[in-house]
Amino acid sequence: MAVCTVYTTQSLHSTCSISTPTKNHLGFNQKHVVFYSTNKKTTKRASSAVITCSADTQTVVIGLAADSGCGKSTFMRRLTSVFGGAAEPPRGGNPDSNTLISDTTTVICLDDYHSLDRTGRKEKGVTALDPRANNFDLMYEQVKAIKDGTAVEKPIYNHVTGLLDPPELIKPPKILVIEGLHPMYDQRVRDLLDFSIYLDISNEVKFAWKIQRDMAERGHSLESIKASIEARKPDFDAYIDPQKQYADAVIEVLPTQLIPDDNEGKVLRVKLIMKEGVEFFSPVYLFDEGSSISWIPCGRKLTCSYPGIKFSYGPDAYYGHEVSVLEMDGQFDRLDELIYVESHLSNISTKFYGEVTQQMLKHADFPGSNNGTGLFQTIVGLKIRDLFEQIVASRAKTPVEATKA
Ligand SMILES: Nc1ncnc2c1ncn2[C@@H]1O[C@H](COP(=O)(O)OP(=O)(O)OP(=O)(O)O)[C@@H](O)[C@H]1O
Ligand SMILES: O=C(CO)[C@H](O)[C@H](O)COP(=O)(O)O
Repeated sequence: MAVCTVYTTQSLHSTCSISTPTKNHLGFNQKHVVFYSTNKKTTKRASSAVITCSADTQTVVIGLAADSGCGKSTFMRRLTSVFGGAAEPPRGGNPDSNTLISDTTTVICLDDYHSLDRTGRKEKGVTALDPRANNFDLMYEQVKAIKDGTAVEKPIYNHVTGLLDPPELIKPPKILVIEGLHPMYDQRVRDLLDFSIYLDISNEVKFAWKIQRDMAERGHSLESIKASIEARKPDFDAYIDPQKQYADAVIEVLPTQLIPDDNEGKVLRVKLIMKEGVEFFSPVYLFDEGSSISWIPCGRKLTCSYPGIKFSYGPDAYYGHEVSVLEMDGQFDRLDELIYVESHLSNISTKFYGEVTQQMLKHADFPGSNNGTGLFQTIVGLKIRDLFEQIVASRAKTPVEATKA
């Protein structure tokens, strides 16, 4: 039986079928068709063969940007938990791999695209935040290949040795998350993202978190932590921070306004800034969509100790974009009572009543579970699940016609 060559605008792992009577007319079936993935829109129609492809398995790509030590790993753990199943490094691979794989998601760390290793950066006098220390061409090619359904050999940056290790194989998952310093820096990579998030941690809070982790857990001195933050700041301001203008959702973490002149950084004011008009994403709202609301939920149904909890919600502008902003200042005393807050939020994309509260209780030991960082990370995780499901459903609804060469 002859093999039929079909060019399709869909990825190679699209699900395709040949519609009858075409199948009878041409005398071949699915097994005898070779698909070539191409984006050529000019493919000639040489016969009337109609191949229907539904790209239900095409990879959805999510970008998560933040500086180091700003909660990316914690957010990723919350996100993968929403999809169920544990995320683990590639089995039998490099023990220092930065990749985490679960049934639905693969999270790759963009540190793996450092083109200069630790020594190289030192010799050239550049930080890891500097675009010159990163290979954006390779990042683009590989993210695009994965999105198009092709496995890649991705490099590994080894944070233990500071060297570039031999590459690891990354197969196309249902959802690819690219997390790190620069997911939205290069326009080519940015254009591949189906949704993007920026974790915007204010300097005061970043400093408090760094001290907590690097002093307590890694034995660094206060001076060395200060020096490291100062050394990174110019490049952070030049190359990392500007990416937030492109994000579909920003989680901004600020010191509380409930305690005058607070400098402890323990109680946080957290904003969830959500762009309007993003396909497959409808911003969360409190009470009434589009109104400006201020809400103190403390009382009979929510236990609050000093300094209490305050929510705000309303429309705003962010880098010239229309956005909705949900804000929480303060912290929860009892996570099981979070259901009271959850029941007043709409568009949170839960599959059952209380799912946010259940997720928060499940990960009560994660940093930020008692405040807006954990709450908003969990909600964004649910919104990403919803976005993914909507993308898959929309692709299934719009079968693609491919032509026989
Ligand atoms: N929401 C939070 N509330 C309080 N502390 C937090 C929060 N998120 C993160 N931290 C602190 O910051 C540290 C770093 O968090 P995490 O490992 O998630 O960040 P990261 O961006 O992945 O860091 P890196 O890029 O350096 O690996 C945590 O160990 C914790 O001390
Ligand atoms: O900003 C960073 C992102 O995680 C790291 O500092 C960068 O990747 C360099 O790593 P290391 O400090 O281990 O050499």
